[in-house]
Amino acid sequence: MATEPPFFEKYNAIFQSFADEKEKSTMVDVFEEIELPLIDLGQLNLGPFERQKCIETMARAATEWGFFQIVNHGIPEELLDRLNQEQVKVFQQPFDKKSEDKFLNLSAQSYRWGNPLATSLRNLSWSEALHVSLKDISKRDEYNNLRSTIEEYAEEANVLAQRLAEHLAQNLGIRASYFRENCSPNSSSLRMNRYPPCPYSSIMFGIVPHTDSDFLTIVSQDQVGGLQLKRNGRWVSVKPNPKALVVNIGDFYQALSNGKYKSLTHRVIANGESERYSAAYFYCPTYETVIESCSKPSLYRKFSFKEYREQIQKDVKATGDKVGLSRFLLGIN
Ligand SMILES: O=C(O)CCC(=O)C(=O)O
Ligand SMILES: [Fe+2]
Repeated sequence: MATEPPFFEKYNAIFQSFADEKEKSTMVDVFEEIELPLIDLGQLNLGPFERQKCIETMARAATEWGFFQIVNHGIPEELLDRLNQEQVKVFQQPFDKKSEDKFLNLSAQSYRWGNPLATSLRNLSWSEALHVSLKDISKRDEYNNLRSTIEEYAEEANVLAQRLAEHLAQNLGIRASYFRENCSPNSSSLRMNRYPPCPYSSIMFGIVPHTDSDFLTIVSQDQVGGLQLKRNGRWVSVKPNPKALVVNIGDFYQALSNGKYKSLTHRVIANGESERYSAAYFYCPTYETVIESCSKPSLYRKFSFKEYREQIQKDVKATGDKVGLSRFLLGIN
C-alpha cells in the first residue's frame, strides 16, 4: 500500500502547467549557512550573575534574531529519540489510513499534506504533517505508544516553553504569572513534519514561507537541514545542531512585546535526496486569551487568539495567505 501522499495526482494541473512553461526559473539558490545564537540553559542554575546574563542573551537573540537554539534544556535525549521513532512509524502508515477522518482518533484534518489552496509550485508544500492539538491526546486506544510519547513530550515541552516565555518576559514588565494563567498544556499543539525527498527540489518548498501563530515554538529536527529564515531581508539557512533545540518567537510574543521580539518569516527548502523529520511544539494560549502589547503606544490593537485564528482562516480563503499580524497594526485598518 502506498505511504506517500499523491502529490502528482492531486496537483496534476499545477505540475502540468509548470512542465508547459518555457522558462523554468530556479528558485532556490545557494544560501549562507548560519549558526543560531546558542543559549546554554545550564547557566540559569549557576548563580545570579550567570542567570541574569543568560536571560539577557536570550532576550537579545529574541530581539535581534527571533530565533535561537538551546542546550541543557532538560528534555531527555531518550524522549526526543523516542518521539522521532514514533513519528517515523506514523508516517509509514498507508496514505489511505493517514487521511481517514478519524486517524488516531484525533480531530478531523490533523493529518495534512500539500496545500489544498495551492495555485503554483511556489505555494505548494512538499511535506506531510500530523498536527496534534494536545487536547485530543489523553484518549487511550491502539496507538498507545504514540499517544503516551506525545503526552510525555508535550508535558516536558510545556514546562520548557513556559520557562522560556517567563524568562523572556522579565525585561518587558509582564507579570510572571501571565503565561501560567493564559496557557494550559491543552491549549498548545505539536506538529510532526515529514519532508519526503522531492523530485522538484529546486523549485518547491518543504514548507512555504510563514510565521508561527503562537507565543513561541520549540523545534526538534534531524541532521538533514533545510530550515531557513528571513533575516534583514535575506534568506539564510540554519545549520542543524543535533545537540540543540531550535526556539523561535511567534506572532503573539511579537504583539505582546509590542514588536520588540521578532516573529520571523521562515520556510523549509525541499531536498532532492534525503527525507527530513522535525517536530514543532507551538506554545499557545487558550482561545479566549486577549493579547495586548505590554507597553504604550501599542503597535497592534488587542485581539483574542480566537479572533486571530478566524481572521487567518478568512484571509487564507480569500488570498491564499494568512496575512497575520499586519492585519492588527493600529493605524492601518
Ligand atoms: O521543519 C522545520 O524545521 C520547521 C517547521 C515549521 O516551521 C513549522 O512546522 O511551523
Ligand atoms: Fe513554522
